[in-house]
Amino acid sequence: MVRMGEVWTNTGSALASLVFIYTIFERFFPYRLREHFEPLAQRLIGFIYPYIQITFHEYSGERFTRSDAYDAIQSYLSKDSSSRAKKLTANTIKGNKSIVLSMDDHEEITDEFEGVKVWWQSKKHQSESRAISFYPKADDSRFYMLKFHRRDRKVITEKYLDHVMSEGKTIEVKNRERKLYSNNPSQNWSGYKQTKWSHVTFEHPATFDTLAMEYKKKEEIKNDLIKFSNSKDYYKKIGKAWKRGYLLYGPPGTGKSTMIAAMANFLEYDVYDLELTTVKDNTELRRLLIETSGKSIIVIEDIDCSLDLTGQRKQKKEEEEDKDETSPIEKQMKKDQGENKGSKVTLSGLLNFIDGLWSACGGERIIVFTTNFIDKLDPALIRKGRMDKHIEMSYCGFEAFKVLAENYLDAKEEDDNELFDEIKRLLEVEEIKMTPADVGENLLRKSEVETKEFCLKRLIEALKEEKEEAKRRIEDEEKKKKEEEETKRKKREEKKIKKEENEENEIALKEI
Ligand SMILES: Nc1ncnc2c1ncn2[C@@H]1O[C@H](COP(=O)(O)OP(=O)(O)OP(=O)(O)O)[C@@H](O)[C@H]1O
Ligand SMILES: [Mg+2]
Repeated sequence: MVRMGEVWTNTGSALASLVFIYTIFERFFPYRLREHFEPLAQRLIGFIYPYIQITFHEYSGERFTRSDAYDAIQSYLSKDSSSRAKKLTANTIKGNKSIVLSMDDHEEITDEFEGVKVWWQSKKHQSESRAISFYPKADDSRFYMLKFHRRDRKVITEKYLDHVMSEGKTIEVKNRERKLYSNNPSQNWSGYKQTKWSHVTFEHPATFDTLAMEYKKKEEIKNDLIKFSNSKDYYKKIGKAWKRGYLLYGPPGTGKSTMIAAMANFLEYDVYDLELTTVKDNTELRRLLIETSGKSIIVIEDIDCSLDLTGQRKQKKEEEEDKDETSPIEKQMKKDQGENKGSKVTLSGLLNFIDGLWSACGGERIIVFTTNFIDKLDPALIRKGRMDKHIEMSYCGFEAFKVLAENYLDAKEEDDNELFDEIKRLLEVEEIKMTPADVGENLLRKSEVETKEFCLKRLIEALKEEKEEAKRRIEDEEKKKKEEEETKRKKREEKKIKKEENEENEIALKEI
């Protein structure tokens, strides 16, 4: 058995020999000769050790900015490491909804890509500095090391790294806590920590499953969304910015806002709820757009109320009126008043927002407008290409009712046949119009005593009442119409009588 003392003696003498050889080499080989020798040495090393290593540090550039690449790799490896690495660490990443499990320091896992094997290692540098640091991260710098055979260099540098980044980012997006943003009034844009958008966590529970709508229409919208979100290369190929516009229109309570929430949950996108009336002008609108991130839905609700489409024309009229005024002070006062009136966003500003050059920055986006009155909107705003898909949100049909009945009461057609038949007759034969919001309100259990049958019967009563109400409304309208016609007719007659009287008077006067 070799004794410990002998091992140390042998190692010591080997090291001494190496130092001696290196000193001889440095002294007797001139610099120029060494220059030739070094590549040779590198090749020799490469022959013995054919692997290449790349390191990805946790903090890059400035000391305390976390590297995006490190985060993406961490997310990418988390899917494999949680099942394959023996030692794991649990990290909470800011903005993530769940804990990310990644391999612990000095663990190694392998990965395969297009038949190429790579090794990933998580490592840690421990700083030798003994100085007390306020920053816990300052002393330990972590990094990932990627090792691969040099023959695979091309695949790794040209394809694999891109694959890791994009997969990692997709996982990051999936894990992140989604946000609902709303724009701040511009007077709050400056100052400490003030931003253009404020946010809260987006937690709307609506999904396409809970949305009351015909199955076919729902599937069509879902397919459209999937196709859009997977079409990065296609949009690039056809030279179009990667965005899609939806116009949701229909009466109040038909589910326009609910549909937006369902879309956001389906695609796992953030939502930017843009309140146009607080945006001062077109420049501000553009600045808000630049601050939105990719994978988001930008929503402008009630577009017909948000924007005065005749604004530009009004402005011109005001300018013409200004010409007559003599005092420049008065002019300035009027101008100032005009500026404080509210939003000066114009139609062209909004069109620029939707498909100007700026709209292409920052990844995929969906823009959704909602309105109760589609006819009020300028055709330029809603033409195809700007608003690619127009979706009508309508009164509750039988199919939509079935979705609500199942969601609210667990009621199915086969179980409650008679009540369902009656509701079908009322909705389809009698064509009673009720919004899904009102149908839902009737189906909602307000106490324990309200059974399924009770709620369905309440809906039937409400539908019948709605029919009577609609009848009354029509009768009232007809009555009003008739009254208006009657007053018009009376006015015409009075005019005629007056005219005849005048003519008679004129004749009488002439005769005198
Ligand atoms: N199609 C629907 N499916 C499921 N629930 C719906 C539907 N439509 C309306 N609701 C219910 O009615 C409520 C109001 O709906 P929502 O706010 O989406 O209507 P809206 O069309 O946006 O109305 P408005 O034009 O007034 O903004 C929602 O909370 C939702 O529960
Ligand atoms: Mg709404």
